[in-house]
Amino acid sequence: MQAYGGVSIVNAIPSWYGSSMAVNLKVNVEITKGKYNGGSKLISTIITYLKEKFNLEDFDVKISSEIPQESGLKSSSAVSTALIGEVKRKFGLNIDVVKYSAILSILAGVSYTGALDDAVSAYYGGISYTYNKEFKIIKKSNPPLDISIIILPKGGRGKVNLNKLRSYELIFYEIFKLSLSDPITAMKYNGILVGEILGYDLTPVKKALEKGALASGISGNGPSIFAVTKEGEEGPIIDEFNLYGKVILTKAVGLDSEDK
Ligand SMILES: Nc1ncnc2c1ncn2[C@@H]1O[C@H](COP(=O)(O)OP(=O)(O)OP(=O)(O)O)[C@@H](O)[C@H]1O
Ligand SMILES: O=C(O)C1=C[C@@H](O)[C@@H](O)[C@H](O)C1
Repeated sequence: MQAYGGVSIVNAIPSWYGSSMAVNLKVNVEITKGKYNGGSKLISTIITYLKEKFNLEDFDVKISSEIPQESGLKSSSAVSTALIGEVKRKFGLNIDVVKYSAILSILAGVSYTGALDDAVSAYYGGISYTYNKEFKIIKKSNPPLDISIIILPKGGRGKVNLNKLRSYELIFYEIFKLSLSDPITAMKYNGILVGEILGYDLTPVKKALEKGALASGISGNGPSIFAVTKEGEEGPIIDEFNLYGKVILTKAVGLDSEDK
């Protein structure tokens, strides 16, 4: 099964309310014969849990991914929803894929709130709005059609200062409320604020905004940086981000079929 990476609209760690936008960076997971002996704690936790709960035979997985890891681009939620979705399809299970993804991501120690926001955009495409404390989906919607997403991927995230992020609960809740009607402005405020709180260098973000980006900031807990432009207006931002590393130009992904 396929799922998508994403960029943050609102980080859910401070207020438990989160929002994420799927982008066209794909993960594909296949189930194969054999037994998993790879090194991913997330994959082994999911396989062990589902095998025991539903009494399944051993299986192995083949993962192909275009999403950089440990970078804030929702790689773990994409892999986890694609794997659980594939297990559901292959073994004919009646399970809530995104809820299992959130619970098992916490169990595997790869997420703080379960990142249901990331799981919903990864699995269904589009924009997610969630309340992660109660594993609740508030709304799913389509992104604007005429935008481009420019990503400066960075890896090797250090330890995230959760308490510092959490102390900004009120302002992140206000940004979440704004995001319901204006996701692009919200992702700009969220992305700048996360960068300032966690101490990332925001020079590329400042330059992107000066050059006319609709939004720019840190995605997830970083360190990757994104910018949003109107389609056809990417050039100056790509030139700017190219000064800092290899750039990815991609698109927002619309909502897929609910019937999964
Ligand atoms: N492509 C992958 N293959 C196997 N395991 C993966 C893959 N991507 C992520 N994981 C698992 O998820 C864990 C966390 O991944 P990662 O830090 O990349 O999450 P992320 O989604 O980028 O973070 P964020 O939530 O900030 O966007 C990894 O340590 C690994 O166990
Ligand atoms: O670990 C988590 O719970 C999260 C991590 C980041 O991706 C955030 O963007 C997300 O909203 C929540």
